[in-house]
Amino acid sequence: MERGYKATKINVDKLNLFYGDKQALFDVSLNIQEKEVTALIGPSGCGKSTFLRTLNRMNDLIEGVRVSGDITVDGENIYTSQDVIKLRTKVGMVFQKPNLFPMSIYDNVAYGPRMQGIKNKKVLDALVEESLRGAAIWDEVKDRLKTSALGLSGGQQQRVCIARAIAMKPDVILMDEPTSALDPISTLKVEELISELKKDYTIVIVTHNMQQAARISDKTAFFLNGEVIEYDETDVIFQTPNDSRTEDYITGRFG
Ligand SMILES: Nc1ncnc2c1ncn2[C@@H]1O[C@H](COP(=O)(O)OP(=O)(O)OP(=O)(O)O)[C@@H](O)[C@H]1O
Repeated sequence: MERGYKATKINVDKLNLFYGDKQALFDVSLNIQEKEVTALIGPSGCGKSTFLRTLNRMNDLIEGVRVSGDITVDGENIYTSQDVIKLRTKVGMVFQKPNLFPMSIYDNVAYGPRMQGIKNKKVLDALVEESLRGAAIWDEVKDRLKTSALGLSGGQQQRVCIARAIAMKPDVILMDEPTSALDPISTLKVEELISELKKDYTIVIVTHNMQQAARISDKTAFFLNGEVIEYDETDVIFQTPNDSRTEDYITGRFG
């Protein structure tokens, strides 16, 4: 794997997060490099999704959530800046289950750009095509763009979700177990797509699948009970981890 110099895209410094009285993240500090895939692994309930959601302030939508510490994206503190809409445009998200709207494939992908005020049909057509191509699904759907997106297979729907995220022209794409609801062939397609997307985007992915983390990520962070135990090059985490708890987890001794 290439080891060239990459700039920091997201810097997380001593992040703590509380759901009411319950602390879910403890002093998490991570430096996420641009145009890399960073995988978040760890047993159920260790805070991976919570951490992922702090990166575009999705936890703000949950009542009683309190955050301390700093997160910067491109050097800008995302919790002191007021513009959450702009943040969520820059830092897009793909969820565990495909969550397309009950409308056509075209309208799903055009939805965000239309909300941003883009009305010109030619511009939208081009953006929809470019986004679907970027998500490696264009050839499969180009003749049925006006049919319901919900008629697609789960794997196809997930790639349309990725196209919908790309259409907003984000810099960062957060993915929360994007293949856990997919069959092995669709999973492979999405994995290939992620490897392709990192040429243009910074990707942070939560996965329960160790092989997947090892296959597609450059860096891996191992979470346990809300703390980052170890964060390093993926090869190091999987081949020569420094902490015995990381080793126990990746060799399947718990979790
Ligand atoms: N909305 C919420 N309100 C209260 N507690 C929550 C909420 N969401 C998550 N938690 C708690 O925070 C902790 C971390 O949960 P989180 O979902 O981030 O873990 P995870 O590592 O992503 O788990 P999984 O792999 O099962 O998805 C857990 O103890 C969970 O119960």
